[in-house]
Amino acid sequence: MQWDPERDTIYALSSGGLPSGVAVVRLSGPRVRFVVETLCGAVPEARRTSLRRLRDPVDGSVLDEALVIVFEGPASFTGEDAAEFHLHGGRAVVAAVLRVLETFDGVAAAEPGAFARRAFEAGRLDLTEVEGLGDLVQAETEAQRRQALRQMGGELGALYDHWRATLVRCRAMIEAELDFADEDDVPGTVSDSIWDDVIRIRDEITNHLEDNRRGERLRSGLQVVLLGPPNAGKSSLMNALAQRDVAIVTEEAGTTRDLIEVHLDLAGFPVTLVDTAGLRGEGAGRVEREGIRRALERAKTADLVLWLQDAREPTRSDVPVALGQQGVWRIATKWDLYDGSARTDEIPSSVEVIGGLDGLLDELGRFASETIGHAEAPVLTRARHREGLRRCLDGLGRSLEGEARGLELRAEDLRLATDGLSRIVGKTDVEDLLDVIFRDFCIGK
Ligand SMILES: Nc1nc2c(ncn2[C@@H]2O[C@H](COP(=O)(O)OP(=O)(O)OP(=O)(O)O)[C@@H](O)[C@H]2O)c(=O)[nH]1
Repeated sequence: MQWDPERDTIYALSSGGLPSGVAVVRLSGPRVRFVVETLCGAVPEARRTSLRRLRDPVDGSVLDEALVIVFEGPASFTGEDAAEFHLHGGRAVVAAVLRVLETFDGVAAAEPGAFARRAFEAGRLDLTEVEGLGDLVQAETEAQRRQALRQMGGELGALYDHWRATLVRCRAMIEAELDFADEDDVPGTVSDSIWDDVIRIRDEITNHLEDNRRGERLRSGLQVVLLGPPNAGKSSLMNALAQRDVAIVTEEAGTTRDLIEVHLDLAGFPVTLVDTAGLRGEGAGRVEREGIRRALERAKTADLVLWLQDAREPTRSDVPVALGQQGVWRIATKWDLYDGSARTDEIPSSVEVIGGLDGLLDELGRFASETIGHAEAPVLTRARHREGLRRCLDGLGRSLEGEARGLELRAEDLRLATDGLSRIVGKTDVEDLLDVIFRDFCIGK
């Protein structure tokens, strides 16, 4: 995006809820210097923190005494001129400053994500880095924070860029061979050398996709669903794990009707625990039946099902076959009431056996760590990435399908493959292709 003097200068309260010790109001756009000069009397030296009185331009009254930092574009987050006012975090202070900012021509309140969007448009961040930044702000656990920071730091984007650049170069070789095969400086079989690279990238992307959805799981949290017959003690276990009364517990079968969620941080990994309506075929009213449908639906997409059953039940209850491929842990409840009486089959593993509640929490933490793990290589974190990579693989697969299809078609396949990667990082590759052609083949000499 070129420098556009007509573009709105945007502002927003960038720090959290008020009141707070300090509140940061951020500005970006062509009128930043004018706004700062108007409020502070002069524009402080760039990138230095300066204590200034901010004054209402109408009557000269002091709005606040604030730390002011000015960043000159393009060396700023957004690539434009930008500034931050570190105000005292009172509601009236912030309201007064925002009210004054609103009165400037060409200055408007920022839409959500507008600063990051400008950073992307200015080429300061690619799309994966923008997403990483969004994830970092949302991160609730250590593992999420680490993953987001890596993505924001550009690891994932760099990996895709590397594949992309190689494919662009491969395509440039084909294009050159097609267009300039009779010229001396382009050997006639130059494109033959590219297919090893294409095969290597295809294999690397295939490996990258076989990641057990680790990054996506870490972003959204592992889904653990509590399932079992009515009265098995699901809500009690949920409350115990969450260490607060999230779900209503009564002696009455069929108490829980809807899905109830809590978010836990287990060993740094995010886990969403879902309490559900007890499963029973008979005696359930309409509301309860709907609750059971939702319970099964949710369990199907869970990463883990905790199947609860009263330890005193004489037989193991059947886990519904409708569940997917995910793990199911059987947990016997009300162990304290079990008198050791004869059973028709083995006693299901119980919370007591695995060391009570703490043991269960440890096991869940271990499960989360094994499922999500600590990745060495950068991992994809969104279905969007997966889709772009699949699109790329499709193109690579076709391009490798044999020479019979002709170089033109194979080049087009490579273009579609590169396009899949370009979409992920938010870049188009026409310019890149021209760059490579012009640089490597000296066309027009
Ligand atoms: N003694 C004992 N009672 C328990 C235990 N766990 C749950 N209960 C009791 O069993 C009854 C049912 O517990 P809930 O947690 O509501 O069971 P639920 O599986 O959520 O039940 P629904 O909502 O009907 O599906 C309540 O009276 C609990 O106090 C336990 O470990 N020991």
